[in-house]
Amino acid sequence: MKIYFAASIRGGRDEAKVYKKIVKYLKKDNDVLTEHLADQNLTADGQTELTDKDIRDRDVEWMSQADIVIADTTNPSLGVGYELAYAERLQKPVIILHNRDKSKLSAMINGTDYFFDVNYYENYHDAIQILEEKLSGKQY
Ligand SMILES: O=c1[nH]c(=O)n([C@H]2C[C@H](O)[C@@H](COP(=O)(O)O)O2)cc1CO
Repeated sequence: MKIYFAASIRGGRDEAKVYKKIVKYLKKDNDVLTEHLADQNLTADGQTELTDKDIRDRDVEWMSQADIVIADTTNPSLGVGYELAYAERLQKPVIILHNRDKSKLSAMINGTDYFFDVNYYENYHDAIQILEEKLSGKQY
């Protein structure tokens, strides 16, 4: 299936290694549209080869194609917040992953009924195990 993975870029790249592990796992059986999030050379400047309008328009188009949105919300990010609201607007299934040792999830996400599938993890192994359980055998 097509997965839209959302995670911080300009919000900060501290969790980039975790994003890499998650994307590597998801790519085994799926098409990850936002693979660039796993790129360890991508800095908080973002994709400077593109205009911001191109990034936004491409990403909402990718989201419209996606079967599911998986977001790592550990590192707060305006873009991820926007994408989650956009996913709700498009009624896409959403799985949220969050490392609660590192930050507290925004009330605007945690307090939205649509985002019922919030999963807390402690390290990337847990995050992948959560995804394994969620994605195996379930049709999105
Ligand atoms: O260069 C980019 N490329 C890109 O695809 N995005 C999208 C995908 C990410 O899930 C999200 C990150 O938002 P932010 O940069 O505000 O942390 O926005 C965001 C940027 C930079 O804002």
